[in-house]
Amino acid sequence: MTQRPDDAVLTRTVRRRALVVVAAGSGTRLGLGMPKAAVPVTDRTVLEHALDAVSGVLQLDLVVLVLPREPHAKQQLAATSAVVADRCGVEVLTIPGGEARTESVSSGVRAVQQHAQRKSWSGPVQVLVHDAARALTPTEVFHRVLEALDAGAQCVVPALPVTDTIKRVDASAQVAQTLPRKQLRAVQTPQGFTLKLLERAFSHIDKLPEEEAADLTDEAMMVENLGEKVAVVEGHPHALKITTSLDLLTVRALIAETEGQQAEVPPAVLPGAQGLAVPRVGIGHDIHAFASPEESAQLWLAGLHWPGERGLAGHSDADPVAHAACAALFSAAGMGDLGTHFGADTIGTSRAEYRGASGFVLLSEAAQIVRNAGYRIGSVSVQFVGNRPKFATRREEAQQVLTEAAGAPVAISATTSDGLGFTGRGEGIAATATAVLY
Ligand SMILES: Nc1ccn([C@@H]2O[C@H](COP(=O)(O)OP(=O)(O)OP(=O)(O)O)[C@@H](O)[C@H]2O)c(=O)n1
Ligand SMILES: C[C@](O)(CO)[C@H](O)COP(=O)(O)O
Repeated sequence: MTQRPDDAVLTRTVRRRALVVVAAGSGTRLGLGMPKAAVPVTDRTVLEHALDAVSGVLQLDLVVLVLPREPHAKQQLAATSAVVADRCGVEVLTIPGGEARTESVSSGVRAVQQHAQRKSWSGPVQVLVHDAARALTPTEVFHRVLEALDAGAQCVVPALPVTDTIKRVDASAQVAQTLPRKQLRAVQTPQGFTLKLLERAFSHIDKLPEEEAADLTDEAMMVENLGEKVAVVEGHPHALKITTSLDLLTVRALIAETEGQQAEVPPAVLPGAQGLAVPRVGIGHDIHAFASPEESAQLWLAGLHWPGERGLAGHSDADPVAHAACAALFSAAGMGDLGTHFGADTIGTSRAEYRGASGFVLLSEAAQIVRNAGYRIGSVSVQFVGNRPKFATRREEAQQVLTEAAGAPVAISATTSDGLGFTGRGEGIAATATAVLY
C-alpha cells in the first residue's frame, strides 16, 4: 500500500483522489437476465475483474462502488468492497445506482462530495469515473488519465483511433455523411475530472431538456456542453466495454490467452544442455543527480513518492530503481536499453509523452514489451546506492508496487557507498538491477 498522509496532519493543499465505479446496469444487451457486473467472466464476476486494476499505487483516497438495486447481485457484489479496501488501504463506499448510467454516476459523485465534506477535504479533488463493464482496463490507463490531471487538465478521457469507416445515416437509411476517420476516436473509461468541473457539469445538465440530457452518453460530453476542454490520452484495446455476448467472448479469450502465455514456455527460450530451457539474465544501471533546490522536485524512488525528501532531476519522474529494472529486462531480452524504447535525455531523443512519466508506468511498459517478444519474467532484483532516503521501513511497499508493475517478483535493496564517490557526497542516487527471463 502506498503511504498516505495521516488525516490529522493534512495540509490545506493536499490533493485528493476518488474513484467512482459504476456497476449498476442491468445488462440488457448482454441478455443473461442478471445485472452485468455480477456476470461471471471466469470464476470471478465482471466487477471483480474490473477492480483488479485498482491498487494502492493509484493513491486513491476513496472508492465508490455504484451497485445494482437487485438484492441478490447487490449482496454478492458488495462483498468485493472489502477486498478493495484491504488491497488499497482506502475507504470503499457502496451505494445503489439509478435507472440510467448518468443517474448512477451522479449518485457516485454526490457520495464523493458528501465524503469530502465529512472529512473536511479542502484541497483539489480529482474524480475518476469508470465503467465496471470495461473489466480488463489495465492500470496503465488509470495512470495516463491521472498523470494528465496532475499536469493540470480538468477533464481527461482515454481513447483509441477507430478502425471502421464511420458514417452518419439519416432516418430513411441513407448515408448523410462520412466522417473523417483520422479525427475519430473511440472513448473509454476511466474518465478523469476535477470535482469542481464535474459538479458544474451535473448542475448544467439539470437545466437541459430531458431529451437532450438523455443523449449524453458520458460525462466528458457534459463538459463539452459547458464549452470546457477535454484532453485525450491513449486508451487500451483491452479496455473494451462488455456490452454484447461477443464482447464477453472476447474478454474471456483475452484472459485465456494471458493465462496460457503464463503457463506455456514461449518459443523464445533457447534449449541448453539436455534440452533444458536456459534462462536469460540481464543487467541494468541508472543514475539520477539530485535536482537543484530551486526546482523543488519531488522524490520518486522505487515506485514510491517520498514526501519531504530532495527530488532527483530527469525527463521522466527520475526514478533510478524503476529505470534500472526496465534496463535489466531489455538487456535480458537482448532488446537494447531504456533509450531504445523510451528515448534518452543525454542523446537528445527523449520523448514528450514520457515527460514526468512514473517509474511504475515505464516498468509496466517494459515488462509488456519483453512479454510481447515471447519471454516470461522470472524475477527482477534491484539495489540502489544513496545516503537518503532511509529505505528499510518502506521496502515491502516498494516491492509490492514494482512487482505489480512488472507482473513478476521485484526485490529491492539499498546501501550507501561509505561516503565515497558521488553517492557518498549526496549528489545523486545510482541503481543496478538484474533480471531473469525464460
Ligand atoms: N443504470 C445504470 C446503467 C449503467 N451503469 C453502468 O455503466 C456502465 C456502462 O453501461 P452499460 O454497458 O450500458 O451497462 P448496462 O446498462 O448494464 O447495459 P445495457 O444498456 O445493455 O442494459 C456499466 O458498468 C454499467 O454497470 C450503471 O451503473 N447504472
Ligand atoms: C462511458 C462510455 O463507456 C464511454 O465510451 C460509454 O459512453 C457508455 O455507454 P453505455 O451505452 O452506457 O454502455
